Amino acid sequence: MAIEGGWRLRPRHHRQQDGAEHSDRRRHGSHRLKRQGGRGFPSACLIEEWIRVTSVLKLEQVNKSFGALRVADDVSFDVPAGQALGIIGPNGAGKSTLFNLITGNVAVDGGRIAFSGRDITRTHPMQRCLMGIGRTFQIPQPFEKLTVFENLLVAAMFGSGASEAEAADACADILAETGLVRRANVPAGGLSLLERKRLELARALATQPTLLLLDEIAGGLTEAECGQLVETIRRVHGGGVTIVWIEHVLHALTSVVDRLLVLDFGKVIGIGDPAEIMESRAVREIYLGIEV
Ligand SMILES: Nc1ncnc2c1ncn2[C@@H]1O[C@H](COP(=O)(O)OP(=O)(O)OP(=O)(O)O)[C@@H](O)[C@H]1O
Repeated sequence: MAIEGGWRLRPRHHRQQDGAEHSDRRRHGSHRLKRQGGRGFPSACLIEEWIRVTSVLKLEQVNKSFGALRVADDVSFDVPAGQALGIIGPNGAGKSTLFNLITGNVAVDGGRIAFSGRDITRTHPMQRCLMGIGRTFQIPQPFEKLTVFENLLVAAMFGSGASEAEAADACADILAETGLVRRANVPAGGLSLLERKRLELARALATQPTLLLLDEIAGGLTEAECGQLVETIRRVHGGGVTIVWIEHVLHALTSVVDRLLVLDFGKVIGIGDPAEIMESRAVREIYLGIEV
């Protein structure tokens, strides 16, 4: 399937419990409100269905503590299909933990997490990945002895359920998209920092996500390297992938995201238009440490 900006991704097919195959992209991407019986307005249940399918990620009053430390404090927000949400906040605010809660690597103490309208609060992390939640980690940990291409194959086969032949095709596209073609046969252990970051993104893309969680993917890169990575993320987003991006490199983040969420001591203290959020008193006082 060809998508705007040169990014190519095949429709994601996976099996429901009854064995029927379906495409997440078809479910997320092209829902339209239909008018019923010639009347001017869609029915309430159609509106409900529309809201359900267009909210790719929804957190409701999610709580998590490590001992006495509250790292998610009644966190609620949602991300509509095709949007890019940036997450900022001071070190230790609970940003990476939030990703771990969304992917199921850490269990919630309370609250509810839904993905494409389905409650995934207690779903196994592997299953969440197969459903279409892909992520990068702050510290890339590829299989060091496997080549770049082999790393992608593993991600594609186990993360999207693709056959080896399908996975190989998709991985060739992803190598090109992430600028790793020339490094395809190099063991991951021999990559530079930028290449490791690219591989981290490529591995997440190989799982064919409809929701992509990026954890500080631009950290430690030079300005030029950061620019290249941002271009790739823009193309992926332009191809219809919903993105949630934690980042300290604010100019990179705000050049991509539609909305910005600020987390402090596990609490959402602001969410909205990036420019307005960056100018807000709360951000300047709490995040940037500027007295206003
Ligand atoms: N498994 C764990 N057990 C105990 N404490 C943890 C665990 N994981 C994270 N923490 C603590 O929870 C707090 C939030 O950590 P987290 O990594 O989510 O913050 P962060 O906002 O991503 O920070 P940074 O910007 O530095 O990456 C920190 O104080 C951290 O030490």
